Amino acid sequence: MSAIPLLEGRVIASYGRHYQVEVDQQQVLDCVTRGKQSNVACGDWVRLKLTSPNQGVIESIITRTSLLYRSVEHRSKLIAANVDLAVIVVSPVPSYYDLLVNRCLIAAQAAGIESLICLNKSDLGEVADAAYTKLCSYRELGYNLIRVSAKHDISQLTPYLQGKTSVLVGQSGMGKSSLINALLPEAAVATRDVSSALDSGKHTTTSATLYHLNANSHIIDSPGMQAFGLNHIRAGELDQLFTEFRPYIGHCKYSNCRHTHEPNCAVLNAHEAGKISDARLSAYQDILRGLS
Ligand SMILES: Nc1nc2c(ncn2[C@@H]2O[C@H](COP(=O)(O)OP(=O)(O)OP(=O)(O)O)[C@@H](O)[C@H]2O)c(=O)[nH]1
Ligand SMILES: [Zn+2]
Repeated sequence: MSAIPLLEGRVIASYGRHYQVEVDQQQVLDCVTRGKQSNVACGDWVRLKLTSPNQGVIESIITRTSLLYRSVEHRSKLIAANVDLAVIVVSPVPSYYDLLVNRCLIAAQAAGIESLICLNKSDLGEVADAAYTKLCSYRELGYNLIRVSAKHDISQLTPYLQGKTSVLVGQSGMGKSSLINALLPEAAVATRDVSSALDSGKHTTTSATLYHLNANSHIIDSPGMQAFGLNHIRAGELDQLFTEFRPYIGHCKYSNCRHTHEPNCAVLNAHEAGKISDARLSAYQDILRGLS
């Protein structure tokens, strides 16, 4: 009996342990993994075996160019694979958490993925202007920053997405699904009104989904998050991921300095001298506290 050849395809949606895999532009298969394996992410290229005309079993994952994920203790939550750009979506209402933005930036940096901070809901007037002014500190650190309105104007976003696989990440309610709808009106992604009075987002997206913008540009919408665990980052490597810390690393009194309280710490001295902001030092120390 001759072996059935494996098909190759890209995971375009992940729901728990169920996946949709596109094997060519016409055909999308419902797939599961073998056993209890759940290490497949949206954006992965996989090899699979057909089990029925529209179903398959994922046999293996083709080597990834990148993987964005979060981790809490020993559990990882995969966000997206083979992505070139993480678009960190923030909004003035509900207001974004600055610490979460830093965590997204650090996770992307650790995964070798470029990031872009995208302020959505720019149409909201003064609150949007104030949020943008605050976010400009990231531009000074070398990060790209844009402002858009999913409801009115996304022209600053589209050029960044060309020729790449991008992933939208951020808290619930920032407008990720609305941005997908603006980019691809035919996608009709479910969005839900969030109460701005409560200033908190509600989960409306439960899985990651990949959409095609054109033949070589793709975008993944990921579930909104309230926390971004970074347990997979080593404590001794975290400082390198804060780009503006780099000139000072290696100049502390102690070679294993963690830059929290140590005497003659070059990073703390740079902070004292105004070269490192309070917000970024706090973000660093906040992430460090969570690492084992
Ligand atoms: N004024 C304004 N409201 C927006 C804009 N974009 C999204 N919204 C509103 O913000 C709310 C949340 O939008 P969603 O697109 O569902 O947010 P999300 O980030 O996908 O949320 P999750 O699915 O929970 O991750 C909805 O009430 C949208 O109508 C915008 O550009 N301007
Ligand atoms: Zn130090």
